[in-house]
Amino acid sequence: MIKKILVWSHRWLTLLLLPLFALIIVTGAILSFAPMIKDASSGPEAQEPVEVERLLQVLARVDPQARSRALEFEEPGIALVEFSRQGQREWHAFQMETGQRLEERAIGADFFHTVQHLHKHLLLDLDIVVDIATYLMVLVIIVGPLLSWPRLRHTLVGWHTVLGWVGFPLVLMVSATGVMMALSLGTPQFPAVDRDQGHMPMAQAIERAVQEGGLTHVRDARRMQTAAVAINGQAGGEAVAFVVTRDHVTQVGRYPGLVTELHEGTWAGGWSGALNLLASALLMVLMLTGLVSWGRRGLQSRRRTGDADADILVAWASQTGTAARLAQATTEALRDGGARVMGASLAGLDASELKAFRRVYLIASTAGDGQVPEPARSFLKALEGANLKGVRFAVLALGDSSYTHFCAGGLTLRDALRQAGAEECLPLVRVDREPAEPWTRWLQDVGEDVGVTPGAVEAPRGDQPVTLTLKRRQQLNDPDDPVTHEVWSLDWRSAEPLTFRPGDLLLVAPGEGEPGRPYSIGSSSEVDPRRLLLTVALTTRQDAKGNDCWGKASGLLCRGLKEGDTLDATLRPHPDFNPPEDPARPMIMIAAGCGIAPFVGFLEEQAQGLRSGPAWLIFGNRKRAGDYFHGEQLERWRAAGVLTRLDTAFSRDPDGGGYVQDRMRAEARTLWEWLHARNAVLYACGNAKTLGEGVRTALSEVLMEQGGLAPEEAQARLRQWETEGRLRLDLID
Ligand SMILES: Cc1cc2nc3c(=O)[nH]c(=O)nc-3n(C[C@H](O)[C@H](O)[C@H](O)COP(=O)(O)O)c2cc1C
Repeated sequence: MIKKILVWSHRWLTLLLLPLFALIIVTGAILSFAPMIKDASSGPEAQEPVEVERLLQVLARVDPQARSRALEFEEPGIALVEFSRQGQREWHAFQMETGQRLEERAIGADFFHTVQHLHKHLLLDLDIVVDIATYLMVLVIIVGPLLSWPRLRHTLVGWHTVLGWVGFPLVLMVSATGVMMALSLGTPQFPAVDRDQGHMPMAQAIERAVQEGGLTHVRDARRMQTAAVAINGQAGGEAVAFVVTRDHVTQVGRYPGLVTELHEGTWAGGWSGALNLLASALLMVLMLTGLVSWGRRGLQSRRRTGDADADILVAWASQTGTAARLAQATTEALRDGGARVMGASLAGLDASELKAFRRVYLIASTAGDGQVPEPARSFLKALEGANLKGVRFAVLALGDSSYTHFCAGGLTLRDALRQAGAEECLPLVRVDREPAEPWTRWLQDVGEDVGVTPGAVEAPRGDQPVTLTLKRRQQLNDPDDPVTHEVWSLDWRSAEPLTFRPGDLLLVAPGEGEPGRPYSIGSSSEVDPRRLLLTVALTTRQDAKGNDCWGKASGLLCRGLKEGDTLDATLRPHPDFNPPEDPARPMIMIAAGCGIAPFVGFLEEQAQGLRSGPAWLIFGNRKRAGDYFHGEQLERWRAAGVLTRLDTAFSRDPDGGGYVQDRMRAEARTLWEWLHARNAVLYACGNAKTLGEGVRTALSEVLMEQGGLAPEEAQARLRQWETEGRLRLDLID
């Protein structure tokens, strides 16, 4: 809670006061040049203060009209006097002995005077505004280091944090001294100056300090607020400072005092000015890096595919990508027709977001045994307490009538939306297997409902029938170890060249008219268009009599077929689970057990040089000796550098190191760096309940620990990453 308030104040105060902060910082930066220029253009400062008598003679000679505003001394015997002439200010240098003016030494001060006026009063006597802005700036600066530890990361936020920490003393010094000046803390105290008393001549002020304060020598003097003069000098051999008005001669500690000198960068001449310039530059960089990274994050969290001002939402709930592709095609077609459309997976949507749209069109498939696809399950849960009154929606439900619960996923979502108060604007359409035709008809109805004619967009590339011959089948687990699950590697050949990527699916129907079960493909047609590799676990269940029997499809693949047999199956693209589109983008693969299936193909592409980005695999199973699937190959790839990193966890080994999620926690820092700073894509493949939940929990812990996010922020970030495709989960029940 406290952290939230701190973060809030750090960001919002900066944003609200951005113009003021920028003005104060930029003018401050300009002003810090004044001591540097003066230092560069003047000679060495006089070591000894000048005797009063001598000074008064000089003043009588060079300033007969008593217009000087300030004076200082330089070696050898040079007096610098600031004059105000017709509103213009400038410094002149005089030879003290002769009173002769050194023409070449004039330094304009007027520009700095105007900038100072802007810095202190905004040119309008708005001192109070500047004062408040300065207090708040100090608050923002102090809060900064409380928000996160400095860690070297090559990101905008990383630099912001490190610079904030390193530069903290410096930026705090310039801003806190500004506050102290505004509050008159640590600055010389003297009676209020009556401005109406008019101009106080410099010579007269010095004479009064001589009479009433015993002033004998002067180091420098300057007019302040017209009616007063501040003098630094000596009395009775001691350093003294006086503020002189017509009524009072007040002795003060030192003028203008360390606080002001620190703020103005004059305590050590040009060097201190340079230090202040550095402080201003740091403040500016901190403000910019903070705002840009914040703005970027804000944009990303809203990013979906689509128009910024969309009033139509096309959402999808997809297990193997068909619904997602159809939804994208729908988005495109409606946009071609002139509608403003956003496309988004239910995985990345908050239920309440639906209210922002005039219409919501949902394409939903069915997974498992009549379930809603895994990525849409948290959305379905969130619908329970939601109030979606006023939302108008329609559903296209994908399914396969050979399953018991035909189109149950779409129906469940439809019912939950209605339950939450949303209203159906078109009747639900059920699709039995091949969706191209029913989708095209549905799209026309949707167009009519929206009031546009959809563009001619082709139905996305769909399933493709293939005939494969089993070339080789090899058991991957140790058959003598009952703790391990029976898993086989199946190496197929196709007579025809095929087009597919690793992560695409092969749907295998165990019998005539039976629905196909999806298996992840672990090879790439870009490496060999005729070879297809599967990693298949034999599933077992109990029949009505309580006897163990094999799953139909896996039984056929692992036991039924013999090498040399052929199989008719269906190839289904699954682009959400293909290797990153950008071959240089780093990828992290997390696999439990049979979940290694697609990644063998990812790494095959990597080994062939089709990818250049780093690759990191975290593999978990029960026993290294019994079920390290493709272990030898993986170790070879690691040795050859195909795998940048390989981490394993074997839960039943005495020193196995638990589960993949434990490896993720142990490597939290590296994971965060890959994901956050290096923009890696994280793929996880395995069982929805065990691996899915474990990976999500571990990732949100990494985000909280390494990214400093609150629990709900971490959840939101994971959803955002799923939407962006930075986090891709292929989970099966
Ligand atoms: C493992 C699996 C289970 C399925 N279960 C059902 C089901 O219970 N009822 C149904 O109507 N369709 C079922 N289907 C069919 C899918 O809903 C259908 O193939 C859909 O087009 C897939 O869309 P998606 O790729 O967007 O997930 C199942 C498909 C698979 C691969």
